[in-house]
Amino acid sequence: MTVGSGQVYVVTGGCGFLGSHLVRMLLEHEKNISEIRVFDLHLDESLRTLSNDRVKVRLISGDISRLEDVREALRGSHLVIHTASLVDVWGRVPASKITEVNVTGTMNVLQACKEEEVQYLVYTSSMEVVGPNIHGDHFYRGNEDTEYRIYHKEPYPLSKAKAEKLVLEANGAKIKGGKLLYTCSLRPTGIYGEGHELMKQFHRQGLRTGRCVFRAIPPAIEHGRVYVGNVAWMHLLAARQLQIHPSTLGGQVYFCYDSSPYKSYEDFNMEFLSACGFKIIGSRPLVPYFLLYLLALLNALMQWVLHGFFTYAPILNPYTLAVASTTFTVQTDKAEKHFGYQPLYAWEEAKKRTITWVKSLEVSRKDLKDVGEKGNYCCN
Ligand SMILES: NC(=O)C1=CN([C@@H]2O[C@H](COP(=O)(O)OP(=O)(O)OC[C@H]3O[C@@H](n4cnc5c(N)ncnc54)[C@H](O)[C@@H]3O)[C@@H](O)[C@H]2O)C=CC1
Ligand SMILES: C[C@@H](CO)CCC[C@@H](C)[C@H]1CC[C@H]2[C@@H]3[C@H](O)CC4=CC(=O)CC[C@]4(C)[C@H]3CC[C@]12C
Repeated sequence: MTVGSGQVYVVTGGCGFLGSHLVRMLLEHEKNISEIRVFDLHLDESLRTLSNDRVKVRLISGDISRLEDVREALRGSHLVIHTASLVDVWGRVPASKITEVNVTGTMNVLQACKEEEVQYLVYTSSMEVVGPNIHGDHFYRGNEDTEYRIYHKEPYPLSKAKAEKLVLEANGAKIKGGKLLYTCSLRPTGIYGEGHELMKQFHRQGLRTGRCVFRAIPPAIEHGRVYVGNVAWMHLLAARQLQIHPSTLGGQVYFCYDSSPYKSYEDFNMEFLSACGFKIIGSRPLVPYFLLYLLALLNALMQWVLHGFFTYAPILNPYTLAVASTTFTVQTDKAEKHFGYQPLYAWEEAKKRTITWVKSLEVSRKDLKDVGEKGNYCCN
């Protein structure tokens, strides 16, 4: 549907880390829209102020796992970018809840597209639908066609894989009014940038250890990372081109990455944390892998024991350790060939923006005094 001269886009999960960047990206770079419907369970009222005389930003509070909420949000819209998801590999929420949101929620979006005559759906999938698996099989500079031993046991990757399969299978389905539904799926690697909750955790954790990061992962283990602004940009381009060349993009998956350097997860984070005086201790892991694994197991045991009394969900568990300890990097030009994707932000710009944001955490931290900071550096 077009409102006035423009189209109506729906962004599910539009108040999230990626979603909020996507809303801003659409406002700045997509001239064919007149309304962005931001559908989310937890609304960020600040997004409402982004409306301008050309594009209205409409916040819609709703639950993706309730079909009626989704149908109402999609009614009269032209295209959906579906980013809403429970992103949890730490056991913060029950597996059933992850399935309900990530799988049933996606089924609801597909159903609502069919019933509300929405022809275009871009799904935010994840590298996790491929790997890394917990067997330590490295995925080195892989692409969308690379053979890999996919093995999912954890609720999150399992749910993303199931949801992506549903999205791709729905491509070409007849929708109300006799039209066809066109879908595609984008698979970002580890997203970083302004607003990344996990980076806030690493920053807080580092403050508690005197701005020291104790190396746990071998530097040679490379993890693909992608700047949030480039992920948003790729979604905008895919949404635009899916409408123009549905037979090219329809039913396709695309890894989403940029020129961010291939580094270990810890070394990559230090690109930003070192600008705040953080230092990584050790040129190789300070403790042997088996001790790390024992610690991860202990965390999992503690989570099980405390279950029902307290949600104990530390960063390190057997799954996150396995993922962090297995190389997963992508190298592909499929998105460039199919819809002209080139990163909008070069690495230096992405780094600069992220550092500026991480530094803002220093300024805004009200509890800086609680961690006895005041220049107390372990490694002066
Ligand atoms: N963070 C990362 O490194 C990566 C994320 N992704 C995918 O990107 C997408 C966005 O992820 P992030 O921005 O990191 O997560 P996020 O947690 O910041 O955003 C997810 C949004 O979905 C909303 N949501 C959750 N349950 C909902 C429900 N029942 N109904 C409506 N809205 C609901 C949340 O309120 C939140 O605003 C997800 O689909 C995730 O799987 C993919 C690859 C990497
Ligand atoms: C062992 C620790 C010592 O510092 C480091 C632990 C790092 C882990 C918490 C992260 C390593 C790899 C991350 C995942 C990866 O980027 C792929 C992902 C894709 C998504 O769709 C969601 C997030 C994540 C699972 C991401 C989560 C954090 C890590 C496991």
